[in-house]
Amino acid sequence: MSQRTYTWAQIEEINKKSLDASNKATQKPLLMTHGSNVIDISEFRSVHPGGQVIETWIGKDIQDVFKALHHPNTAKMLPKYTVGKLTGPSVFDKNTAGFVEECRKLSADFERRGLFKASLLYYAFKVSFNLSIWASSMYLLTKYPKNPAVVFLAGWLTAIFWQQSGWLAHDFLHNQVFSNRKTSRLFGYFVGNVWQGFSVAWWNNKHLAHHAVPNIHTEDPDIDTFPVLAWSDHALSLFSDLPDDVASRFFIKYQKWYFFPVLALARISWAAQSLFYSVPLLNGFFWGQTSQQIKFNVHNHTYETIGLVLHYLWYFGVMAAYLDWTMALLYLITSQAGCGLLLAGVFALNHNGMPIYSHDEAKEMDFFSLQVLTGRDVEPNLFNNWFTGGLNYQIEHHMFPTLPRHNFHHVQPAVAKLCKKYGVTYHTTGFVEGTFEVLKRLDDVSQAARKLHKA
Ligand code: HEM
Repeated sequence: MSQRTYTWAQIEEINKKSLDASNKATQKPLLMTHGSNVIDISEFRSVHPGGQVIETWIGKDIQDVFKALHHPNTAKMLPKYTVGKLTGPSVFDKNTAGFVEECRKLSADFERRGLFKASLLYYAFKVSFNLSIWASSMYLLTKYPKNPAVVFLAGWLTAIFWQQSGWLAHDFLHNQVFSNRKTSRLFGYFVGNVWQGFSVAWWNNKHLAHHAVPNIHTEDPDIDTFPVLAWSDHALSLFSDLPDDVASRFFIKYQKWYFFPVLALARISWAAQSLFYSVPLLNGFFWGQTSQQIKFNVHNHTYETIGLVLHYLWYFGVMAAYLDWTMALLYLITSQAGCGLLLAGVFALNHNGMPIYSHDEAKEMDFFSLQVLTGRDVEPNLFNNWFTGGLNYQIEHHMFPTLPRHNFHHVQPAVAKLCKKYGVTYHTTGFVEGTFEVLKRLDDVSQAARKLHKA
């Protein structure tokens, strides 16, 4: 049977008509392309295992985002949703076809060289080293429970342990270590839920959506921090919608001054969000998802719940058994605030202060250009690589999310060279300079908000 053919202009027109329908059930068809195949996701989007993020790529070519975020076998499902063939150029051809083609060749070359294969020895060392940080913290706490300086130090060691657990869970859940998804998740539950106290389901849904649409206003959950922090002029459109909101006016004007105190609260906020998201009773109450949605979004309630219970048992158990309430408070504040600063300080460096695009601005951007333009690399050295869990190679990580962190330094020169060849801005900076760039962006947005307020 011959398939229907579509030009890019037809795809855009069809999608526009469908999306104009107010009722979601009647928004049909919703088209995207995978190379020359045209795919309709209108039936599939509500049961997509990766969630609603699939909708952010309607009207785009999904070849590269699909490869980055799925198991290779998932491609076998695509024919089921294919409704026709694309004739003529795709939206990207006129802009960055050469760059995209060479990025794909690079990926194939890395694969041939075995760079996507993790060294289990490296990860065994990382896990053991991290465990030794936790053991040191627990030893100090239980041996000198009345000494405030030692309890303070133990709090910081716990903060470092949590930060490093965050990087490890990140690698497992990006399937960098094991290609088997079940094994990756199991390690994710252990390191993420039990050690770190974060929910795998909450983190996965948020983080992978960020990977699909980094720094895209209203789509990337990581920059959805308004009114506490506003990252771009786009966010000011939300600000001007709230002309009489005294609190958001105050927040936005002084944001560079309270940036670090906010980071110190980040871990508490993430731990609370994890609980609200993964524990069905709390989710229904605080997050407002229906039991059907919870069932769908939280992959394994039993593992999530057991993991979090074990986490709080060890954390509060050691405080209850060894510390009086003043020392317990000191340990609690140091570990929570310390970890917030250590984790969020690195997150901010990864993308904050880099360009932010609206959905329309990003419409014609290919996957690779979007990842490069919105990411910031931080100069590699022994400390930066360890402290950031390899995320200082943010651009390379976003282009190839399943690449194990110990191989980033092998691929970085080729990526930088390719970006230079095609004039795609590739930004690398030092740790301190990067932090100042973040603060400068906060200040720029504050200044713009002040002008808007006066106008
Ligand atoms: C017709 C197109 C698509 C199909 C058939 C499809 C199918 C699937 C399937 C079967 C899974 C679970 C197995 C796996 O992880 O590979 C999945 C997960 C996922 N998908 Fe898709 N998908 C499609 C398009 C997309 C698009 C366009 C995006 C991004 C914009 C996306 C983002 C995700 C994410 C983030 C996950 C979660 C992966 C994880 O937990 O490791 N998918 N998808």
